[in-house]
Amino acid sequence: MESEVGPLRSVLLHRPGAELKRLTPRNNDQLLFDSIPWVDRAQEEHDAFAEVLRGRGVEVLLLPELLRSALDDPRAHAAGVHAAVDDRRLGAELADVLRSHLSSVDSVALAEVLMAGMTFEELPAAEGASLVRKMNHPRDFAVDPLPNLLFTRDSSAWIADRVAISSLTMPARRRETAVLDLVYAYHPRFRQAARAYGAHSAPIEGGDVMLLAPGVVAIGVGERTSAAGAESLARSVFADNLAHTVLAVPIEQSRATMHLDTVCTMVNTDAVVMYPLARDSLVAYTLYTGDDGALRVDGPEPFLTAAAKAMDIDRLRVIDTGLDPVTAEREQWDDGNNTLAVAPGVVVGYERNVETNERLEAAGIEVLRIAGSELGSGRGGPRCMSCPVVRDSLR
Ligand SMILES: NC(=O)NCCC[C@H](N)C(=O)O
Repeated sequence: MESEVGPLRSVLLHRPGAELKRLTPRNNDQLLFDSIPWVDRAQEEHDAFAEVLRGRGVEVLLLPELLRSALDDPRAHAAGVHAAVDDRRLGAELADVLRSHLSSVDSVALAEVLMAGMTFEELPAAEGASLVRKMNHPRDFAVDPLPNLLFTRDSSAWIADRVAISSLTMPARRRETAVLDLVYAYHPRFRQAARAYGAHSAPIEGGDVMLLAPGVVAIGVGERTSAAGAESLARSVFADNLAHTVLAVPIEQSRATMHLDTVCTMVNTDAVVMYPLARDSLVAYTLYTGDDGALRVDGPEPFLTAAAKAMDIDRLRVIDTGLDPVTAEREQWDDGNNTLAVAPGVVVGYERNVETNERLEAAGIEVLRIAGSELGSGRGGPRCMSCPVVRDSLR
């Protein structure tokens, strides 16, 4: 994987399931959803998204299926049990009860607990009294659900032929790392895959990682990815020869702009669609390795200038959506700038962003529209909901 726009061959998606049914008006903010999705419709929308991709010759890998098969390996099963049980929350006794129960279930049931979590009333019965059971509401979570698995972009990201497993910032998403770790470590398709950035030390989320061109990676730094995360990933990709330049791009720390891909995505080898209000303010620090082998950091300078230089092109074009500020803000919130390229000049976008899509088409970009009324309630668009695994090279 060397770009954002090379013909897409294989992609990891997560068909949402029972974890979305855990969302209530009391927990949706903490679980990072803006409303309560209608789950059946969300699944229909997701199936249609997958079909659009298959229709373009893309192999669609579904995370729940991969997780179930990975857990067939007894070592993965043991690691899955370990990842599900939080001794600090349950206390040693209840943790042991849950551990021995989960050790006895099959990989389908364990995968379900890892994704959809478990409430105290769903815990297996046990001998004797438990203060922890008594003092928690029966519908409190003994194992938290992971509704944001839907956004496979963030939990792992491929750079060249290596996969980086994210270190997610928000408490509601941290356990996703363990799920992806199991899949990449134990699924037969991936267990040989080399890892990029194995440290898990500083926060990195895939929505902030953008492969601008072969050898050039932009990393958003904001609410989710920290400067320390961007620097660690940069050092790691330089050490592994996966890139020659990294651009660290500060983005506003707000929910609307939680990742770089909420304000900007690539729609062609030399073109991006960008939230108009970010266009003039976006800057970048340029990171590279000096002749002495030490890290260098230049800038900041305007993002478009730094990007064109690093990509070795005259200009990185911004598709002029020319939207009035209110429409721009509405469509940015609904992920109008969060497109997934399936080939140079061909992108998937939410149909609701009528004006952004029209302007993209006027600029010669083909837009494959999908419905996202329910999927979008988690605040993520087609790019957020996809983790490209293989793209053809651009050369
Ligand atoms: N790359 C992205 O912008 N992903 C969207 C993530 C949405 C999710 N509800 C979150 O807040 O993390």
